[in-house]
Amino acid sequence: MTKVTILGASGGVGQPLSLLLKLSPYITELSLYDLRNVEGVSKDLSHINTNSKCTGHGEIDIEKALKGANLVIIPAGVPRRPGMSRDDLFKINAKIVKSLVSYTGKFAPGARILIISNPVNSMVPIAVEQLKLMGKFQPGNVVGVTMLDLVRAETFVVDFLGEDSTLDKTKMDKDITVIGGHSGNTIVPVFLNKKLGETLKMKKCYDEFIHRVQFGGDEVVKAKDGAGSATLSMALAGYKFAEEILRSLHKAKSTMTTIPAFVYLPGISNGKEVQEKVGNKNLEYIALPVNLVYGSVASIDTTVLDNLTSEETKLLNIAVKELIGNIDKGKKFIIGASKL
Ligand SMILES: NC(=O)c1ccc[n+]([C@@H]2O[C@H](COP(=O)([O-])OP(=O)(O)OC[C@H]3O[C@@H](n4cnc5c(N)ncnc54)[C@H](O)[C@@H]3O)[C@@H](O)[C@H]2O)c1
Ligand SMILES: O=C(O)C[C@H](O)C(=O)O
Repeated sequence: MTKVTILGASGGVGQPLSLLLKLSPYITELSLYDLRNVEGVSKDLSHINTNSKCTGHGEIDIEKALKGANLVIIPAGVPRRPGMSRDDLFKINAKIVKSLVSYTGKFAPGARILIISNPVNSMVPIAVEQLKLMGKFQPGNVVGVTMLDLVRAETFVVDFLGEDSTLDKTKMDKDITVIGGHSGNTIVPVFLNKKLGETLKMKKCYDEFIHRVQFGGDEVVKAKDGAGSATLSMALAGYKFAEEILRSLHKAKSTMTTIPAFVYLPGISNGKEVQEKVGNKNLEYIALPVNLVYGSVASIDTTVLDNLTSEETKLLNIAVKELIGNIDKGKKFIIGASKL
């Protein structure tokens, strides 16, 4: 029996993500929670004849939504409008994430928790500190979803290199990964296949490629013109990541070469090694390829940090500086400036 709960299931991300998860063979109960329209969404999905039953839960029903959940995914919160940064969402989304993570700690303390709500760089520290305060924090169980950055990087590299390239478009995660965080300069694409990076440089489009990956979210916000941010591509990315967690829970083989996630380093076996390799012992969170065991992050694949080019190192150093501020902001929201 595997129960997956989506908190914020009626939203732009929540609905298509729920649809994709309804197709997962690993889920027996898909539990949807939202403050609005959840009865309609869950009834609609419940007519799909797949493995899982789909249940819907409104505001007063959060205990039922969460009880027994193995995996909790949180896309609840407001999205950006043109002219806004992800950090502009902090005030509203921090309260939402804090409250939903508290309920998760209370009613589903063993669940793996995936944070989609923005700004991810600050929302994950909020989730971790809140669970620590409650005495419910389990290292490796709380991660921020940065998979959309990898999905974009895989897509854009093919866009830049053209149709006649010999690339396998469906398996690009062996060639590229994305590390750092999830906002602008904190997003750092890294080539595992160095030849591809070199080719982009030769074609004089490396910088443009990096910019597109770092600011791909803005492209969508601009195109949607006030109607929100990425929802469909995010649903696909969230589904891909959730499926990897579910495969790991079910001891099935991963389909990916690298699985990036934004993680809390002190909670991970080789977290210290990462801090040393990044050159900052105070860095508590970063997105890197992770190794999963039973759906939890057991360790980090640090090989990516051993083979950075000078450009990638420069980008990572810029990212780390910005990340530290984002992380502190999230921590302070829970534990207060005086205790830091
Ligand atoms: N990590 C990423 O790569 C990524 C990508 C896309 C979007 N996002 C973020 O995901 C979030 C959601 O985006 P969206 O487009 O789905 O927004 P949306 O407004 O369409 O949906 C958000 C949903 O959350 C619900 N909600 C709000 N407060 C809630 C609460 N306390 N409990 C339960 N549900 C609650 C709303 O009712 C709504 O249905 C945003 O913060 C956005 O920035 C992150
Ligand atoms: O850009 C946003 O605000 C949403 C999301 O983080 C994205 O990268 O598309």
